Amino acid sequence: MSNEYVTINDVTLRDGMHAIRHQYTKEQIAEVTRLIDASGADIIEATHGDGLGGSSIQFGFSKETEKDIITTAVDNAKNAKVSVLLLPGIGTIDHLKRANEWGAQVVRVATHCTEADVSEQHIKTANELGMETVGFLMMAHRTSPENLLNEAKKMASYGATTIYVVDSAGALTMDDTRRRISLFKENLDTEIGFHGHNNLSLGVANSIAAYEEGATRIDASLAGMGAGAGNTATEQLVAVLNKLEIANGVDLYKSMDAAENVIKPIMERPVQIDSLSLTLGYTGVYSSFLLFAERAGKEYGVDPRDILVEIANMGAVGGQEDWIIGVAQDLAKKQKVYA
Ligand SMILES: C[C@H](O)CC(=O)C(=O)O
Ligand SMILES: [Mn+2]
Repeated sequence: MSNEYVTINDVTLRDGMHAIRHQYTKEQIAEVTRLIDASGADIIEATHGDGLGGSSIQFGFSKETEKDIITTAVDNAKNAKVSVLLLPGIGTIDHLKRANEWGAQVVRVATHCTEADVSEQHIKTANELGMETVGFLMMAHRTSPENLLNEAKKMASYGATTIYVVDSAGALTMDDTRRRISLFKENLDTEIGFHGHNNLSLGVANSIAAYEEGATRIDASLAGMGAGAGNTATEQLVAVLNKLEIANGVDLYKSMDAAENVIKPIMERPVQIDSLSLTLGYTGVYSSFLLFAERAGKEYGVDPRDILVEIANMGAVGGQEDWIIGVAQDLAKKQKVYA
């Protein structure tokens, strides 16, 4: 195994938004940015959980404005670059231009794993703006490694300089991860990244497997603060990287302290593997559906795991959060009929 430096892209302030219904305050964003920056992470992502333009009735309104979220992160990051997430269709070129004006240096253009075509305009514009441009192929378990590579090649041809395998549902096994990353490594000239969710308890293991196959950018968040059972926890990842003597810039104690003393107290619902988040990974459902399914289960008196199973059968992808209520209503009706 080579000992290439691994770039840590911290997503506490973006994926972590899902875990608290996008309610970070400006003060929290400032403090968390300072802590992540001081711990040595290379890139700090800050936006609504669903990226630029995500604050809406469909995904939930964020507490702070997009401008405040981004500028607060930019103002408090002394060393790290600030990245934003953009899902074409939710975020627009105008959102991207504004984020750039507010100081974001990196954009991660995210599409469903079979929909890279929709990223062309956004990736090209980001490059014209002089931003570092990353392609982010979500729900990577939902297509074959070969198809995923074809989609990655499209993003590379548009100008993305890093392409991510994104395990949005925390559903990839280590072999699944290895097959996807190794194909990328053999066939792409770009840098390769991996974004994991811990629903099957494989966040760190998959991240290390990804590194071993050639990924040099890994996403992580303090205390795993993120959708579902959370992301790969920074402090856990760094402990393993250090034991494996893999070069990285993050201070272990600083990340541990920030996770314990600052992030865990912010959590409304513990970010952990429980029956519901485990079901996400087991059935392959988008991690950010967790709170929606939990709420709908309570409201309609049905088991939220049954909602997720049905959502998985229907093949829902990110952006189809509104299906959850319909599924809960149907399950509730069936329960009455058969009672
Ligand atoms: C919009 C999603 O939360 C992006 C992401 O982090 C994922 O797919 O995972
Ligand atoms: Mn995620």
